[in-house]
Amino acid sequence: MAHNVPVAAGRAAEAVTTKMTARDVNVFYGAKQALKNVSIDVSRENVTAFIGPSGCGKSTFLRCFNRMNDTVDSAQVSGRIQLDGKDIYSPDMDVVQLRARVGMVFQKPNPFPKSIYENIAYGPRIHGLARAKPDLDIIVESSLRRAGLWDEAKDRLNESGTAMSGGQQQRLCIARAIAVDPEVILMDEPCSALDPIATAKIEELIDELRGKYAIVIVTHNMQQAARVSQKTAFFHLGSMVEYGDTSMIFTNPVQTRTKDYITGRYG
Ligand SMILES: Nc1ncnc2c1ncn2[C@@H]1O[C@H](COP(=O)(O)OP(=O)(O)OP(=O)(O)O)[C@@H](O)[C@H]1O
Repeated sequence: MAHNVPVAAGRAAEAVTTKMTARDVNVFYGAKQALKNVSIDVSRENVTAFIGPSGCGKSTFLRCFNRMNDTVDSAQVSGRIQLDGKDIYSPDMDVVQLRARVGMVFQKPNPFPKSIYENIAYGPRIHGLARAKPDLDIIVESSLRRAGLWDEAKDRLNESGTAMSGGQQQRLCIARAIAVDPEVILMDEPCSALDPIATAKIEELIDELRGKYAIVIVTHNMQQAARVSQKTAFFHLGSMVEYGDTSMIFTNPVQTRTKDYITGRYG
């Protein structure tokens, strides 16, 4: 069950819906500890950004939220991660269903080598969300519309997704995630392979999707974190050093390490 908690002090009390919680999460790759005792709540109303220098564990933590680290043989995850109060690491959790509920968009756009239509239709079909072609047509159109891609894609639905520009491919991947009706979307540096115009479009899209899905974004780009997120977590050497309202993290951080990072002293 989702539960409502008040927003931290400093803003008018506004109910937020906690979608996912992480408690005391540790991750090891073999003997090397990549994440140390990290706890956080992720809400639907706020975009949450993970920032920090290279290798600090941002992607490792993000991948815990839909058990993507299961695919890494050496990775050992401990602690508790819940989606709507249910432990996603419990033995009865269906990982395929989980990854539909908690979708992921990667650094490099990775459309299937299939038509634009099929890129979107594939997930709903295998998850049984559509019985017949007209139902799929509706899902394809609404997903592409939500991802801000319909006008560019509607006359080329049978062309290959891989023939689109990089920015369009990334919006296609977001549409593909949306098509299976997720509750959470994880984005791992979704703009790092894109030019500034395509990046701006993805950032606008994130803003439009806010509130419809809980969104967590890993980014190297601090301006991007400041532009798209309402909550920011700063990581360093596997620990979450500071977490709070994005405006506070960027203007008045409590920890010296956060201040040093955002003022460019290291990174
Ligand atoms: N599959 C893996 N096997 C072994 N070690 C790994 C693996 N993936 C990540 N690591 C290590 O875990 C630590 C955290 O890596 P992670 O990719 O989570 O950091 P990050 O903050 O996302 O970095 P970047 O911004 O460079 O992507 C690093 O020391 C990295 O070398």
